[in-house]
Amino acid sequence: MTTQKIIYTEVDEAPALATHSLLPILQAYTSWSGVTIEKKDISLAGRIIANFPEKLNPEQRQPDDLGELGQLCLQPDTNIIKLPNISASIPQLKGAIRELQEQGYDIPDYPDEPLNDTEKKLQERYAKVLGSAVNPVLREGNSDRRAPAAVKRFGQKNPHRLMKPWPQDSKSRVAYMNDGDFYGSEKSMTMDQHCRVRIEFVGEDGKIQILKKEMPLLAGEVVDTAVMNVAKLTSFFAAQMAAAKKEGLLFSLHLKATMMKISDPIMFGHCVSVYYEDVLTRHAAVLKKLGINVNNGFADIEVRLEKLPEAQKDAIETDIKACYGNNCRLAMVDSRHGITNLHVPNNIIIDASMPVFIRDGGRMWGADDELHDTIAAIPDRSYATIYQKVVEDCQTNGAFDPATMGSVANVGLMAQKAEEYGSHDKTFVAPGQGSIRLVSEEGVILLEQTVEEGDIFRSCQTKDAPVKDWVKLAVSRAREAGTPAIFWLDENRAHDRELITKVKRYLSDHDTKGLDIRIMNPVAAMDFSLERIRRGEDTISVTGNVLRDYLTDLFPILEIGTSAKMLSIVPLMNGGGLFETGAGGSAPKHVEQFLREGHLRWDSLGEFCALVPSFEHIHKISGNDKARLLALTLDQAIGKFLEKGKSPSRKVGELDTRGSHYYLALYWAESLAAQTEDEALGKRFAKVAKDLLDKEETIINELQDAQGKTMDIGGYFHPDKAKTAAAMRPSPTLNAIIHAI
Ligand SMILES: NC(=O)C1=CN([C@@H]2O[C@H](COP(=O)(O)OP(=O)(O)OC[C@H]3O[C@@H](n4cnc5c(N)ncnc54)[C@H](OP(=O)(O)O)[C@@H]3O)[C@@H](O)[C@H]2O)C=CC1
Ligand SMILES: O=C(O)CCC(=O)C(=O)O
Ligand SMILES: [Mg+2]
Repeated sequence: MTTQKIIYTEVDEAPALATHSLLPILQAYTSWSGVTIEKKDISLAGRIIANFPEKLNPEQRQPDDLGELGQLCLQPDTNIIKLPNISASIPQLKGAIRELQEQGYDIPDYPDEPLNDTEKKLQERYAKVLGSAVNPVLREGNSDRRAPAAVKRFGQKNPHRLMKPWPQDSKSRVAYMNDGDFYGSEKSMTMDQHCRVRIEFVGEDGKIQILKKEMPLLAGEVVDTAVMNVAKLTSFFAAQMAAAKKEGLLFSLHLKATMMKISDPIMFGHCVSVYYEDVLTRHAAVLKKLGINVNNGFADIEVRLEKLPEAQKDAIETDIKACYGNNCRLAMVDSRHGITNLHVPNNIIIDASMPVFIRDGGRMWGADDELHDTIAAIPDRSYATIYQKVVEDCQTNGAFDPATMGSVANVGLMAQKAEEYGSHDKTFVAPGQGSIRLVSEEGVILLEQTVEEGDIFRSCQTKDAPVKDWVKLAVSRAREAGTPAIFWLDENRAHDRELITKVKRYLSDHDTKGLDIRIMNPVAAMDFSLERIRRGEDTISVTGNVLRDYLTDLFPILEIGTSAKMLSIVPLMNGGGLFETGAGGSAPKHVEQFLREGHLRWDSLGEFCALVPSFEHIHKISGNDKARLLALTLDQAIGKFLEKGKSPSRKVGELDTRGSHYYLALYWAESLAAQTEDEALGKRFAKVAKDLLDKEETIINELQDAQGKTMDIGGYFHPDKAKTAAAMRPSPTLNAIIHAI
């Protein structure tokens, strides 16, 4: 029998823990089918180890699985189940390095401010694992994200209870800049032929500094430049903090420091500098000596203060306290531990944080552990305005009702590092006053931006083939779903104007008869979608890469309480399939709870749902009928799983991730037993189903007994495999049944 391979990614935090329990079940259940499931390590720790082998013992080394997967994504028969992984901020990266060093891995320290060429090289090598370094490599296709029909039906029948009412007199709002932002400065053009350009800075003295030597552009490619004016950015922060103080609102900041790993930590740092300005100026000399980097958040200041003599530290801490007294109140990420919104850049990831702000009635947590109205600052207007539209809608019409609200699915332009999310290697801080420009090999200036020292310049690329594919995907989704599909494109944005031209052209290549496909600016598109949502109607949003990210957390979190249950398919442009699990992240809070009390609340529904199209894809490519049977029976099992309410609970002592995997195994075995296409298989799984059902009480008791105590898995970023496996598979009875398959 020829076999087909599914690659299952080994990741970090909660989904990595869940994998220890789920994967053995998956491997056992597919063992008869010719489908093999193989692990590849794309965890943060794994990527660090793979990239710094030189001083490691041979047994510590590991291959560059991510590099291999990047190549595989270009092959037609590739099939990957991609779980969410850490996109590391610098504090997370340093945490992982420290942990590996403590475990005896000779890995170099991350050089904060490289002092020589060797350190510069090191920083460049670490850039490969910093921020969103996995997804852009694998995403060789556009994205199709939606709530599976069964999940949405279940969500309406059993509405989540996380939605909170909006106060009558809600004063919350989204604040954004009126000028000087990326939106205001954007310039864009479409290349009529292939060419190579460089990015250079020209100072007022006419001196040229090359920022990027070479950037190839293809014919039909859209290229943009934009600048964030830092003086205007800091005035914006100061004005919003003053407004928050005056109106008694909390202040919060929402950025995407992971995907936008160069620009957003800098903007975050400016916000920290404005808020703590008094302390930072008064103690500038001492803090500089300590090597503080505001881009890493207030936590960096706090940790480094520990190095000071007691008296000096006390003086600074007194001034920090005064800062909190004199300034506006900050929204908290963890009020119990005094962790504010400005603590570390990875705590305020906009796609996850804004939906929760809206779900909580337009409020965030204050230091008093109560919810308060808040100014949510999202500096750049490009996408901030859509959130303000939702805020206004809720202030007028009240909170959404998950029992009746419609759904917004998404078709996202993502392939080949499209748009802002591929811009980090073309993002620069202006070295002085002057201009930054894109110049062709022939010396023609294609795009030019005026800059002041410290401004953030960025250039984005959007290739033509992905746009064509995106339009095609939108048309086919609109046809399958039978709902309106809206392209969210803003005629007032230079980049979007180029895309509008392309979209109109490529739409005409398709049969769109009977389809309702429109182009609207993002605010109008949001308005249109919200109106439909409130009437219980569904809409497809067809968006660029950033809105793909924002909307696929926003709507699911409002509709079903979480984005973990989303179907997230990436049809790879060369024919393979990348099946992402859910639309959210790796849930660090879940690990914290697991370590504290042995209860893991990670819901693997995203993984279950992703496996169905993954098996279908195998069937489509190879004709393996058993893969089709796996898809069919798993789909039935998921239906029953939802119906019976076997998702993990949030509370210790109740069903957790491990118990939820037991029930999936039971229902899947029942479906495999009930099918009539393959008699031998039916018999085999009838026994499995019987064993699992007969032992239900014993298994649940064994799993329950493992809860209620602290857990030691030998690490956070790089836990001990044997310890974690033991912790995640504590039922000998269940293990024996799975083992016997
Ligand atoms: N695709 C990817 O690879 C992505 C990776 N990330 C990475 O994930 C990390 C955390 O990001 P963050 O923005 O905090 O967002 P997360 O999505 O990890 O967490 C936000 C909250 O969503 C809920 N949640 C998410 N997934 C699940 C699930 N499967 N089951 C149950 N609840 C779930 C949890 O709510 P509650 O606590 O209330 O239970 C969780 O605390 C970061 O390091 C980030 O880089 C982020 C987004 C996507
Ligand atoms: O890659 C990342 O850092 C995050 C990805 C993400 O949030 C998404 O695709 O929704
Ligand atoms: Mg996201």
